[in-house]
Amino acid sequence: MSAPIIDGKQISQDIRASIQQEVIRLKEHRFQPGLAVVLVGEDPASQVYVKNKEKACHDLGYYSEVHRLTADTSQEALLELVDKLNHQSTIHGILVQLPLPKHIHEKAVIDAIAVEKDVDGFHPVNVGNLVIGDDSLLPCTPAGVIELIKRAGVEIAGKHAVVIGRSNIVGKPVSLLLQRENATVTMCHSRTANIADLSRQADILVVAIGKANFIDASFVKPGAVVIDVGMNRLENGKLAGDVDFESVKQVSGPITPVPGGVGPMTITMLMQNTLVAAKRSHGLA
Ligand SMILES: Nc1nc2c(c(=O)[nH]1)N[C@@H](CN(C=O)c1ccc(C(=O)N[C@@H](CCC(=O)O)C(=O)O)cc1)CN2
Repeated sequence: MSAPIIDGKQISQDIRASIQQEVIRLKEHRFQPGLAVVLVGEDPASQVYVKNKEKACHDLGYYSEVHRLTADTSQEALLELVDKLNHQSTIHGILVQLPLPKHIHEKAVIDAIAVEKDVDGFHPVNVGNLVIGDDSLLPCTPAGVIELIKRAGVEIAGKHAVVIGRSNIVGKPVSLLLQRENATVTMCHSRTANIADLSRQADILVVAIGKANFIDASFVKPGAVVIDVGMNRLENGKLAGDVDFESVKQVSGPITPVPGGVGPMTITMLMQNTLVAAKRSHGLA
C-alpha cells in the first residue's frame, strides 16, 4: 500500500483562507499589512517567486511594493533602499529575494533589514531568538515544514527526527524548530558517516541536501514521515526533490511530493509572518 501524500498546496490554501479572514477583520480598524519585496537582477526562477509573492499579497488584501532592480545595482544603492523601507510606516515586512548577484554581500543586506520587519527570519537577531527559544519571526521554509507535519496529524513530541542538510536557511532552523516541538533531533550532512543507518532510525525524516533523488526506500524506516525540501531542476526541465518519491512512498508514512509539498508553504508562511509583523507594529500580537 502506498503512503498518504501531504498536500502542501491544499494546506497552503487553508492557511491563506484563514489569513484572509483575519485581514478582512483587521481592515475594519484601518489596518492593512504591507510587504516590500526587492528583486535584484533577472534570475528567471526568482522572477517567478517574486510574482507569486505579489499575487499572494493582492489575493490576501495586503499592501505590496515590488522593487525590481537591475543586476548591476550597487550594494550601496540596495542598502539605501532597505533603509528607506525600514522607515516606511506602510511596510511591515521586507524581503530581499535570494540569491543576490555575486558583487553584493548577502549578509550585509540581511543585517541591514530592521529586525521587526525581517519576515524571512534571516536576521541574526531573529536567528538568535530562535536558538534561545524566544519569540521571533521564523524562517518561512522551516516554519512551513513544521506546519505540514502538524497538519498531517503527526505528533512531533517524543519522536526521533533526522534532518539531512545543515544549511542556515533550512537544515539548522528546521532542527531547532523540531527540538522546540520536543523531538529528539539528529543532524546529518555531507561529512556524516553512514547517513543511511541514521536515516533509517528516523520517525520523521526531513531532507534538504540539494541532490536530486538522493534518498531511496533503503534510507527509510517503514511508516516514517518524510518531508522533502529539495528543489532540483533536472536537464529535462522537470523539478525533482531530494527524495525518490516513487520508491520511498512504498515504505514511508505520510510524505510530501515535489512539486506541491514544502514549496507552496514558503510563500504562505511569508504571508503569515507579514501579518504577525504588522500586528506587532500595532501592538496586536
Ligand atoms: N529571500 C528569500 N529568498 C529565497 C527563499 C526565501 O524563503 N527567501 N526561498 C527560495 C525561493 N522561494 C521563495 O522565495 C520559493 C521556492 C519555491 C516555491 C514553490 O512554490 N515551489 C513549487 C514549485 C515551483 C516551480 O515549479 O518552480 C513547489 O515546490 O511546489 C516558492 C517559493 C529561494 N530564495
